[in-house]
Amino acid sequence: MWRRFAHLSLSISRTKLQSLQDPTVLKLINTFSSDAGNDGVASSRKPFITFVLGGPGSGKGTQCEKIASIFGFAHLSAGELLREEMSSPSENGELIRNVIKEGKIVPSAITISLIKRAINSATSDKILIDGFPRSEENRIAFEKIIGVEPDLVIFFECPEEEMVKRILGRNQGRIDDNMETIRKRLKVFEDLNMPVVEHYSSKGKVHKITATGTVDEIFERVRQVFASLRYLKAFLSF
Ligand SMILES: Nc1ncnc2c1ncn2[C@@H]1O[C@H](COP(=O)(O)OP(=O)(O)OP(=O)(O)O)[C@@H](O)[C@H]1O
Ligand SMILES: O=c1ccn([C@@H]2O[C@H](COP(=O)(O)O)[C@@H](O)[C@H]2O)c(=O)[nH]1
Ligand SMILES: [Mg+2]
Repeated sequence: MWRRFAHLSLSISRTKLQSLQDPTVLKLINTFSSDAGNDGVASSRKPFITFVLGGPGSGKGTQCEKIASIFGFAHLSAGELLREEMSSPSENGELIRNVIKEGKIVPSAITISLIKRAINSATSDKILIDGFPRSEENRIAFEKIIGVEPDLVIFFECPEEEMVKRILGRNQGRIDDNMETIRKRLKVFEDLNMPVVEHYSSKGKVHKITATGTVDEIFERVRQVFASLRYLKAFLSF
Protein backbone atom coordinates (compact mmCIF):
# COMPACT_ATOMS: atom_id res chain seq x y z
CA MET A 1 0.00 0.00 0.00
CA TRP A 2 2.85 2.41 0.76
CA ARG A 3 3.87 2.20 -2.90
CA ARG A 4 0.88 4.48 -3.53
CA PHE A 5 2.73 7.32 -1.80
CA ALA A 6 5.91 6.93 -3.79
CA HIS A 7 5.32 10.00 -5.92
CA LEU A 8 3.95 12.34 -3.30
CA SER A 9 5.75 15.64 -3.55
CA LEU A 10 4.30 16.99 -0.33
CA SER A 11 6.76 17.28 2.52
CA ILE A 12 4.68 15.08 4.81
CA SER A 13 6.72 12.31 6.34
CA ARG A 14 5.58 8.71 6.23
CA THR A 15 5.72 8.54 10.02
CA LYS A 16 3.45 11.53 10.29
CA LEU A 17 1.05 10.04 7.78
CA GLN A 18 0.91 6.77 9.67
CA SER A 19 0.00 8.53 12.86
CA LEU A 20 -2.44 10.79 11.01
CA GLN A 21 -1.31 13.62 13.25
CA ASP A 22 -0.02 15.89 10.53
CA PRO A 23 -2.14 19.07 10.56
CA THR A 24 -2.40 19.18 6.76
CA VAL A 25 -3.62 15.59 6.64
CA LEU A 26 -6.09 16.14 9.45
CA LYS A 27 -7.39 19.24 7.73
CA LEU A 28 -7.84 17.37 4.47
CA ILE A 29 -9.91 14.78 6.30
CA ASN A 30 -11.97 17.44 8.03
CA THR A 31 -12.38 19.91 5.19
CA PHE A 32 -15.93 18.89 4.49
CA SER A 33 -16.93 18.08 8.08
CA SER A 34 -19.80 20.07 9.54
CA ASP A 35 -18.60 21.41 12.91
CA ALA A 36 -15.96 24.03 12.26
CA GLY A 37 -16.52 26.31 15.22
CA ASN A 38 -14.59 29.53 14.83
CA ASP A 39 -15.83 33.09 14.82
CA GLY A 40 -14.37 34.19 11.51
CA VAL A 41 -16.25 32.10 8.99
CA ALA A 42 -19.76 30.67 9.17
CA SER A 43 -19.76 28.06 11.91
CA SER A 44 -20.66 25.14 9.65
CA ARG A 45 -17.62 25.79 7.39
CA LYS A 46 -14.11 24.47 7.77
CA PRO A 47 -12.40 25.63 4.59
CA PHE A 48 -9.02 24.40 3.42
CA ILE A 49 -7.15 27.68 3.00
CA THR A 50 -4.20 28.24 0.67
CA PHE A 51 -2.39 31.58 0.60
CA VAL A 52 -0.84 32.32 -2.79
CA LEU A 53 2.07 34.74 -2.47
CA GLY A 54 4.71 36.21 -4.77
CA GLY A 55 5.89 39.54 -6.08
CA PRO A 56 3.85 41.84 -8.29
CA GLY A 57 3.49 40.24 -11.71
CA SER A 58 4.90 36.90 -10.60
CA GLY A 59 1.81 35.17 -12.07
CA LYS A 60 -0.32 34.55 -8.98
CA GLY A 61 -3.62 35.39 -10.66
CA THR A 62 -2.81 33.45 -13.82
CA GLN A 63 -1.88 30.29 -11.91
CA CYS A 64 -4.78 30.62 -9.44
CA GLU A 65 -7.26 30.57 -12.32
CA LYS A 66 -5.81 27.28 -13.49
CA ILE A 67 -5.76 25.76 -9.99
CA ALA A 68 -9.37 26.84 -9.50
CA SER A 69 -10.56 25.31 -12.74
CA ILE A 70 -8.64 22.04 -12.46
CA PHE A 71 -8.79 21.38 -8.72
CA GLY A 72 -12.14 23.02 -7.86
CA PHE A 73 -10.82 25.77 -5.61
CA ALA A 74 -12.56 29.11 -5.10
CA HIS A 75 -10.17 31.88 -6.18
CA LEU A 76 -10.29 35.00 -4.01
CA SER A 77 -7.88 37.71 -5.14
CA ALA A 78 -7.40 40.28 -2.37
CA GLY A 79 -6.31 42.89 -4.93
CA GLU A 80 -9.38 42.19 -7.07
CA LEU A 81 -11.71 42.43 -4.05
CA LEU A 82 -10.13 45.80 -3.22
CA ARG A 83 -10.44 47.02 -6.82
CA GLU A 84 -14.14 46.05 -6.83
CA GLU A 85 -14.65 47.86 -3.54
CA MET A 86 -12.77 50.88 -4.92
CA SER A 87 -15.10 51.04 -7.92
CA SER A 88 -18.27 50.64 -5.87
CA PRO A 89 -19.96 53.46 -3.96
CA SER A 90 -18.14 52.27 -0.79
CA GLU A 91 -17.08 54.74 1.92
CA ASN A 92 -13.57 53.25 1.65
CA GLY A 93 -13.31 53.68 -2.12
CA GLU A 94 -11.17 56.81 -2.11
CA LEU A 95 -8.82 55.49 0.58
CA ILE A 96 -8.31 52.21 -1.30
CA ARG A 97 -7.62 54.06 -4.56
CA ASN A 98 -4.95 56.25 -2.92
CA VAL A 99 -3.25 53.30 -1.22
CA ILE A 100 -3.18 51.18 -4.39
CA LYS A 101 -1.88 54.09 -6.47
CA GLU A 102 0.98 54.45 -3.97
CA GLY A 103 1.68 50.71 -3.97
CA LYS A 104 1.09 50.60 -0.21
CA ILE A 105 -1.02 48.23 1.89
CA VAL A 106 -4.70 48.82 2.62
CA PRO A 107 -5.59 48.62 6.34
CA SER A 108 -6.09 45.01 7.45
CA ALA A 109 -9.62 45.56 8.75
CA ILE A 110 -10.87 46.56 5.29
CA THR A 111 -9.16 43.74 3.39
CA ILE A 112 -10.05 41.05 5.91
CA SER A 113 -13.72 42.02 5.97
CA LEU A 114 -13.81 41.65 2.17
CA ILE A 115 -11.99 38.30 2.33
CA LYS A 116 -14.27 37.04 5.10
CA ARG A 117 -17.37 37.91 3.08
CA ALA A 118 -15.89 36.20 0.02
CA ILE A 119 -15.02 33.03 1.98
CA ASN A 120 -18.51 32.87 3.39
CA SER A 121 -20.09 33.15 -0.03
CA ALA A 122 -17.63 30.84 -1.80
CA THR A 123 -19.16 27.74 -3.34
CA SER A 124 -16.10 25.59 -2.57
CA ASP A 125 -14.56 24.79 0.80
CA LYS A 126 -11.15 24.79 -0.88
CA ILE A 127 -10.09 28.42 -0.97
CA LEU A 128 -7.18 30.16 -2.69
CA ILE A 129 -6.42 33.58 -1.22
CA ASP A 130 -4.32 35.32 -3.86
CA GLY A 131 -2.04 38.19 -2.82
CA PHE A 132 -2.74 38.21 0.90
CA PRO A 133 -1.32 38.59 3.59
CA ARG A 134 0.92 41.46 2.41
CA SER A 135 2.57 42.07 5.79
CA GLU A 136 3.08 40.49 9.19
CA GLU A 137 0.42 42.87 10.49
CA ASN A 138 -2.03 41.54 7.84
CA ARG A 139 -1.12 37.96 8.76
CA ILE A 140 -1.58 38.40 12.49
CA ALA A 141 -4.88 40.24 12.01
CA PHE A 142 -6.19 37.50 9.67
CA GLU A 143 -5.27 34.70 12.06
CA LYS A 144 -6.92 36.58 14.93
CA ILE A 145 -10.11 37.66 13.14
CA ILE A 146 -10.72 34.56 11.00
CA GLY A 147 -9.34 32.27 13.68
CA VAL A 148 -7.35 29.97 11.39
CA GLU A 149 -3.92 29.68 9.83
CA PRO A 150 -3.53 28.70 6.18
CA ASP A 151 -3.16 25.00 5.53
CA LEU A 152 -0.77 25.63 2.68
CA VAL A 153 1.21 28.55 1.24
CA ILE A 154 2.31 28.69 -2.39
CA PHE A 155 5.12 31.15 -3.08
CA PHE A 156 5.97 32.13 -6.65
CA GLU A 157 9.62 33.09 -6.93
CA CYS A 158 10.33 35.26 -9.95
CA PRO A 159 13.19 37.63 -10.89
CA GLU A 160 12.33 41.32 -10.66
CA GLU A 161 13.05 42.10 -14.31
CA GLU A 162 10.64 39.37 -15.41
CA MET A 163 7.93 40.67 -13.06
CA VAL A 164 8.36 44.22 -14.39
CA LYS A 165 8.20 43.00 -17.98
CA ARG A 166 5.00 41.09 -17.32
CA ILE A 167 3.28 43.98 -15.53
CA LEU A 168 4.19 46.47 -18.24
CA GLY A 169 2.74 44.09 -20.82
CA ARG A 170 -0.46 43.43 -18.88
CA ASN A 171 -2.56 46.20 -20.39
CA GLN A 172 -5.57 45.94 -18.08
CA GLY A 173 -5.71 49.64 -17.24
CA ARG A 174 -4.71 49.14 -13.59
CA ILE A 175 -3.79 52.40 -11.82
CA ASP A 176 -0.73 50.72 -10.29
CA ASP A 177 0.70 49.24 -13.51
CA ASN A 178 3.15 52.08 -14.19
CA MET A 179 6.89 52.20 -13.52
CA GLU A 180 6.65 54.64 -10.61
CA THR A 181 4.16 52.50 -8.67
CA ILE A 182 5.84 49.25 -9.70
CA ARG A 183 9.07 50.40 -7.99
CA LYS A 184 7.12 51.05 -4.79
CA ARG A 185 5.31 47.71 -5.00
CA LEU A 186 8.61 45.87 -5.41
CA LYS A 187 10.00 47.56 -2.31
CA VAL A 188 6.87 46.76 -0.29
CA PHE A 189 7.15 43.18 -1.51
CA GLU A 190 10.74 42.83 -0.24
CA ASP A 191 10.24 44.74 3.01
CA LEU A 192 6.77 43.63 4.09
CA ASN A 193 5.54 40.62 2.04
CA MET A 194 8.69 38.52 2.33
CA PRO A 195 8.59 38.32 6.17
CA VAL A 196 5.21 36.58 5.80
CA VAL A 197 6.76 33.99 3.48
CA GLU A 198 9.62 33.54 5.95
CA HIS A 199 7.18 33.11 8.84
CA TYR A 200 5.26 30.32 7.11
CA SER A 201 8.48 28.76 5.80
CA SER A 202 9.63 28.37 9.39
CA LYS A 203 6.37 26.47 10.02
CA GLY A 204 6.96 24.16 7.03
CA LYS A 205 3.88 25.41 5.15
CA VAL A 206 5.50 26.96 2.08
CA HIS A 207 5.82 25.34 -1.34
CA LYS A 208 8.19 27.49 -3.36
CA ILE A 209 7.52 27.42 -7.11
CA THR A 210 10.00 28.72 -9.66
CA ALA A 211 7.82 31.17 -11.58
CA THR A 212 9.83 31.48 -14.78
CA GLY A 213 9.03 29.77 -18.07
CA THR A 214 5.70 29.50 -19.81
CA VAL A 215 2.38 29.53 -17.97
CA ASP A 216 2.02 25.81 -18.66
CA GLU A 217 5.53 24.96 -17.45
CA ILE A 218 4.88 26.80 -14.20
CA PHE A 219 1.47 25.19 -13.82
CA GLU A 220 3.05 21.75 -14.13
CA ARG A 221 5.09 22.55 -10.99
CA VAL A 222 1.98 23.83 -9.22
CA ARG A 223 -0.13 20.89 -10.39
CA GLN A 224 2.20 18.44 -8.69
CA VAL A 225 1.60 20.06 -5.30
CA PHE A 226 -2.19 20.01 -5.63
CA ALA A 227 -2.31 16.58 -7.27
CA SER A 228 -0.46 15.24 -4.22
CA LEU A 229 -3.04 16.77 -1.93
CA ARG A 230 -5.92 15.36 -3.94
CA TYR A 231 -4.29 11.94 -4.06
CA LEU A 232 -3.76 12.04 -0.34
CA LYS A 233 -7.36 12.93 0.30
CA ALA A 234 -8.64 10.20 -2.00
CA PHE A 235 -6.43 7.69 -0.19
CA LEU A 236 -7.49 8.83 3.26
CA SER A 237 -11.18 8.61 2.49
CA PHE A 238 -10.93 4.83 1.84
N1 LIG B 1 4.67 32.55 -17.27
C1 LIG B 1 4.31 33.69 -17.83
N2 LIG B 1 5.00 34.15 -18.89
C2 LIG B 1 4.66 35.32 -19.48
N3 LIG B 1 3.65 36.12 -19.05
C3 LIG B 1 2.95 35.70 -17.98
C4 LIG B 1 3.24 34.48 -17.32
N4 LIG B 1 2.37 34.33 -16.29
C5 LIG B 1 1.59 35.42 -16.30
N5 LIG B 1 1.91 36.24 -17.31
C6 LIG B 1 1.32 37.52 -17.66
O1 LIG B 1 1.94 38.47 -16.79
C7 LIG B 1 1.01 39.40 -16.31
C8 LIG B 1 0.97 39.32 -14.78
O2 LIG B 1 0.44 38.07 -14.42
P1 LIG B 1 -0.60 37.96 -13.19
O3 LIG B 1 -1.63 39.04 -13.33
O4 LIG B 1 -1.06 36.58 -13.13
O5 LIG B 1 0.40 38.28 -11.98
P2 LIG B 1 0.08 38.60 -10.47
O6 LIG B 1 1.12 37.96 -9.66
O7 LIG B 1 -1.34 38.29 -10.16
O8 LIG B 1 0.30 40.18 -10.47
P3 LIG B 1 -0.23 41.27 -9.45
O9 LIG B 1 0.41 41.02 -8.14
O10 LIG B 1 0.20 42.56 -10.05
O11 LIG B 1 -1.74 41.13 -9.40
C9 LIG B 1 -0.31 39.08 -16.98
O12 LIG B 1 -0.46 39.88 -18.12
C10 LIG B 1 -0.17 37.62 -17.37
O13 LIG B 1 -0.92 37.28 -18.50
O1 LIG C 1 -4.08 42.20 0.69
C1 LIG C 1 -3.88 43.14 -0.11
C2 LIG C 1 -3.87 42.98 -1.49
C3 LIG C 1 -3.64 44.04 -2.30
N1 LIG C 1 -3.46 45.26 -1.77
C4 LIG C 1 -3.25 46.45 -2.64
O2 LIG C 1 -3.72 46.19 -3.95
C5 LIG C 1 -2.64 46.28 -4.87
C6 LIG C 1 -2.81 45.32 -5.98
O3 LIG C 1 -2.80 44.00 -5.46
P1 LIG C 1 -2.54 42.76 -6.47
O4 LIG C 1 -2.44 41.54 -5.62
O5 LIG C 1 -1.28 43.06 -7.16
O6 LIG C 1 -3.70 42.71 -7.39
C7 LIG C 1 -1.38 46.11 -4.02
O7 LIG C 1 -0.23 46.69 -4.58
C8 LIG C 1 -1.79 46.83 -2.74
O8 LIG C 1 -1.73 48.22 -2.91
C9 LIG C 1 -3.47 45.44 -0.41
O9 LIG C 1 -3.28 46.56 0.10
N2 LIG C 1 -3.67 44.38 0.39
MG1 LIG D 1 -2.91 39.47 -9.42
